[in-house]
Parts: sequence; C-alpha cells; structure tokens
Amino acid sequence: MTTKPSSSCSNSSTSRGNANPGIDDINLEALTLSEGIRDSPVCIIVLGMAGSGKTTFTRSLIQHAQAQFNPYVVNLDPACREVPYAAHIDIRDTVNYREVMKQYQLGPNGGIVTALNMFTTKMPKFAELVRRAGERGHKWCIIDTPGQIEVFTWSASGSIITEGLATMFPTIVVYVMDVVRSSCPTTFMSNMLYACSILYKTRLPFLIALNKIDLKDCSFVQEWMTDFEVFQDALEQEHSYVNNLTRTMSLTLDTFYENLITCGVSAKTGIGFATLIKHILDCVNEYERDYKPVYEKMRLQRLADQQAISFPATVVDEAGTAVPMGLNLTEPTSNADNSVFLMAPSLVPVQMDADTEESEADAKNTTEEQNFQSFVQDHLTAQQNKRDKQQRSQQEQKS
Ligand SMILES: Nc1nc2c(ncn2[C@@H]2O[C@H](COP(=O)(O)OP(=O)(O)OP(=O)(O)O)[C@@H](O)[C@H]2O)c(=O)[nH]1
Repeated sequence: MTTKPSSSCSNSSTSRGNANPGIDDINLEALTLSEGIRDSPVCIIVLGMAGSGKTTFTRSLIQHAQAQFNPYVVNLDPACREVPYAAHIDIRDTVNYREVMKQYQLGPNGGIVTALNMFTTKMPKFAELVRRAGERGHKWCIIDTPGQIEVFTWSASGSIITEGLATMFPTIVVYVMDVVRSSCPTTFMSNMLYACSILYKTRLPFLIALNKIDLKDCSFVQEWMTDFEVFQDALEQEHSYVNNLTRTMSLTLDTFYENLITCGVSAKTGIGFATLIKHILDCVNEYERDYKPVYEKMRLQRLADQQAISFPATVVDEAGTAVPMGLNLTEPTSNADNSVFLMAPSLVPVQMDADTEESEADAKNTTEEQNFQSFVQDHLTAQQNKRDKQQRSQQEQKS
C-alpha cells in the first residue's frame, strides 16, 4: 500500500532529499501540444452519478480488458476510502483531500474540487505518464472519476483533463447509469439530461453502460429511448408535478437518443462486458474518424495561443487589485512553486511521514479523551460544590 503524504500536497522537496526520486527529479519532459495525437493508449473516462457503480464498473472493465488491452488505471476520486483495483496513478497519492479541506476551510465538495484543481496543475506530466504507459504496451488508460459527477463535468479541472487527454490521445466517455434507479421515468430523464449535457460539453464519442442488469433487465430503458409512446405511458403511471417538464424534455431529447449507443452490463457479475468492449472499439473508430480532426485543430490553435506573446498583468489596462478572500481566512501556502507533485509506481519516495489518517485518528482520540476527562472533572467539582452548599445551609438552619 502506498503511504499517504501528511501535508495537503506532497511536496517535491520531500522527494528531493530522498534516495528514491519524485516525478520532478527524473527530468521528465512534459508532453507538449507540439506533438500530434497518438494512437495509444485509448483514454476511457468513466463518468456517472453518485452510486451508479463507476468504481465497480472500472474494476470489472480492467478485468475483462486485461489480456487484450493491458489497461493503465487512474483514480481521480480524492475522497474515496479505497479502490478495489490497483491504480497506476491515484490522485490520493498526490493530494491529501482532508488536509485541503482543513487548510482552505472547505466542505467536502469544495475539498474535492480543490484537490482536483491541484492535480490538474500537473496535467502535462500526467499526460507524459500516460504516453509512457502507451509506449510500455498499455493499450487502454481507464480513468475513474469522483463520485459527485458535477465535480468533474462542470469544473475547470475536469474540462482541462478531458480536453487535454483528447488533444493527445484517442479519448472516449463511458457514462455509467444505474438501471434500477432509472426505472422511475423522472430519474431516467434526469440521467438522460445529464448524459446529454456531458455529450455536448465533452464533444467525445459517448457510450452509455446500463449498469446493474443482474438486478433489473435494461430493455425498458432502451424501449423508452426508442419509443416515445411507451415512455409517455410509463410517465402516466407517475403522479408528479415534474411530469409535464419530463414529457417536454423527452420530446427534446428524441434526436439525442438517435445517436446514443447503450449497452447493458453488470459490473458485479460481468454480464455484458464482451459486448461493451466491442462498443468501446467502435467508439475509438468514431474518435479517429469524426473527432480527431476537430481535436487536431484545437491542438494547433492552443499551440498557437501558447506561442503568442503574453503581456504581463501590469501592462493590461485595469488589471485590478487582488483582495483577500473570505473572513479571517489565512491564505494557504502557494502551490505556484511546483509544490504539488504527481506520484506513480516506482516514483514513490521511501521515507514518508506517518500515515495521515492514523495520526489524525490518534490526535482525535487524544483530544476526545482529554475532553471527556475535563467533562468528568467539571461534573465532580459541580457535585462537590452542591454538596458543600447543602451542608452549609443545613448547618446555618441548625444554628
Ligand atoms: N447488484 C449490483 N450492484 C452493483 C453493481 N455495480 C455496482 N454495484 C453496487 O453499487 C454500489 C455503488 O457502487 P460503486 O462502484 O461504489 O459506485 P460509484 O459510482 O463508484 O460510487 P461513488 O464513487 O461513491 O459515487 C456498491 O454497493 C456496489 O456494490 C452491479 O452491477 N450490480
């Protein structure tokens, strides 16, 4: 097991003092936009609503693709406790999400977004690791994303990662959908709206994995997508205020359904994965045929933008003045000096601080113990004072 660094971001200086190098020490040339889009590895970004089964799906896909595609695996969920597969790159090795929450005074979702932002500062090096994986024979790179879907799909870092990968490697999106939860027409429609918005936002080949078919057959979803009348009938059974909206939406999404590929799977039992892999290969062909020219153009445009002369903020009119954020918020240490570093197998420093969670738990236990002791002490003192007072008043009465 990889030992977790104790600070919010693993500091490159930690690794520099070590016998084992960090990623910044091995003179890793960051992959630049000047290189064209490669043939491999194919990046498969796994998205889906919380609890839809993304992580279980990722594990199952790895198993089914192992022999043929030798997947390189990336976990981008900083908040998960553990993953049921061996990840080659795990965001949790790069950014300590709990420490981020503490230092930046954030709630859980803000912590996840910030952790992802920090990881994204190393995007060129992340891309370089993926490229090297391709050269070592990994034909696929499977990327598991955070539980809260909006954290990835609607954050700047999610876009940077998705577009960054798509301008360097063939990239597709697999949207995992829970068929059991989608048996409610309104939930189905919410899921479809999400899928639709992601499809248009990412502009990548898109495949819907209808997951958990061991619990419920997915043919009803496919029927709802192809036959408007059947969906209307299902909607009639529900008495909800949102029915009108759902009905209108289903009409709007009709054209979107036509271009969608769906595939029933069970991440738990493995049913449907042989077909799913065929669909993934079709999506890769689709990327090569329809999307690659678009991303190639985007890559060249970005390269031109990068090479254009950039003016320092001082010469820009109305550059403005930075103001401190929030109330009494101490600015956390800046990360501009390369203090976030990316870890991958063989780059893990030998000497790491004690496991953060363990030490945090110990500290918490000690504090709780102290709090409890002082509570008992206060209680005993109060009791004693009460007894003394009673004795005094009894003596006064007697005298
Ligand atoms: N029966 C059944 N259960 C499944 C299947 N896939 C996932 N699950 C269960 O669904 C639950 C959620 O699965 P996860 O893989 O953690 O889902 P996730 O989308 O990664 O979850 P978050 O990242 O927390 O949003 C777990 O209890 C899984 O065991 C499946 O195909 N069949």
